[in-house]
Amino acid sequence: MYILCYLCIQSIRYCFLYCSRRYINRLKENDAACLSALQNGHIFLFHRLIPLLQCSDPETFRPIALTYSEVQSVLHKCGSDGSLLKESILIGCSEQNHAQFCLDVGKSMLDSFSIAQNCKGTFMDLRKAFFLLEGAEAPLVAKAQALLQWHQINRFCGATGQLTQRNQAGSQRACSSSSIVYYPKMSPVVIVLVSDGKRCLLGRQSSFPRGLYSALAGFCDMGETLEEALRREVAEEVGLEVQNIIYSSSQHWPFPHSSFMLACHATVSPLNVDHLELEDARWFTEEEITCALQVKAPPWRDHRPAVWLPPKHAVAHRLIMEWREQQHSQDTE
Ligand SMILES: NC(=O)C1=CN([C@@H]2O[C@H](COP(=O)(O)OP(=O)(O)OC[C@H]3O[C@@H](n4cnc5c(N)ncnc54)[C@H](OP(=O)(O)O)[C@@H]3O)[C@@H](O)[C@H]2O)C=CC1
Ligand SMILES: [Mg+2]
Repeated sequence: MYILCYLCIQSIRYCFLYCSRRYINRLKENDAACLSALQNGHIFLFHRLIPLLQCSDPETFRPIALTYSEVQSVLHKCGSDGSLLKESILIGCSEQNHAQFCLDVGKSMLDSFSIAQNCKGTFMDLRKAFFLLEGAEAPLVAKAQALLQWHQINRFCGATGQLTQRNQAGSQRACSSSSIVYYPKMSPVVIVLVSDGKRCLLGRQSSFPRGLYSALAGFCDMGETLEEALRREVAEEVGLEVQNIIYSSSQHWPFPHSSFMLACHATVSPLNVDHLELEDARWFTEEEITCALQVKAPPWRDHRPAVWLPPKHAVAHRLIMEWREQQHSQDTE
């Protein structure tokens, strides 16, 4: 009975995902369908790339999903004619089958305070918000911000210098003179949690908030494979040669520009930290990791603990959790 229910739920989920992906694809290809979906969809507002959020309790924030007419009314109240709404960008589809869009109202010189007040929300920097957003909402807000940023910095064709035109969904920009079509880009980054069997290796850059340690990461060079980039980055940053590379998962990471994080585990031999690349890198025991994971420490608080780790939405966090589980299963074998 339990298995039957589970299979039923899984097939409904699959059906939903399949339909929503097809729907999104259709909206990307059909400007008129996308415009009509916008009028019936949900819109998330940003002001100069800062998302509008609502506080549900002191520790949790959620993005505010507004309808087309709600945004129109807010824009009118703040002195705009609402034509800006057409600049909304498609970001996804909700479980209720509403198309989801994002819109940056910063361009219109509208006052962010009065918009936030009218929407009963607050504009909060994504680096702070990332720690406070729940579940699937963090990646959605990150994707929205990344797409808005991509449009802002890709207004001109690299070949002709002319203005590029976006499609209604905002999934591409094209130059009418050169016929070049530009698509949103992510830079591939390899991120690895290195282990010596008993301890895992975490490092910090001097630009990190005090006490934050994370898995080693680096941009892939042109022509490199994932494995080559991983071996090079670890050798450059801590002077180690890695073996047993095991792929874990991937994620889109919006900071500072869009990266495509490819996360792996690997094992090694002795450390030799390059202090130009990293401020520090050290081995952490399972007990130290367990202790650091208990710290609920957003980086803007004054009394920061000695060591804390990336938030649960970061793939580095996932690598650390996987490593800890692996240690547990080795201990119980
Ligand atoms: N999601 C997660 O869990 C984590 C994500 N990250 C992310 O991983 C990314 C890479 O980590 P980081 O250690 O900084 O990388 P690197 O170790 O590669 O160092 C960054 C330097 O690489 C050079 N570089 C080469 N290619 C690029 C490119 N396409 N874009 C920008 N810089 C490039 C730049 O140097 P120069 O300016 O000298 O050319 C830059 O200063 C960062 O965006 C970081 O936010 C990091 C840790 C955890
Ligand atoms: Mg690095």
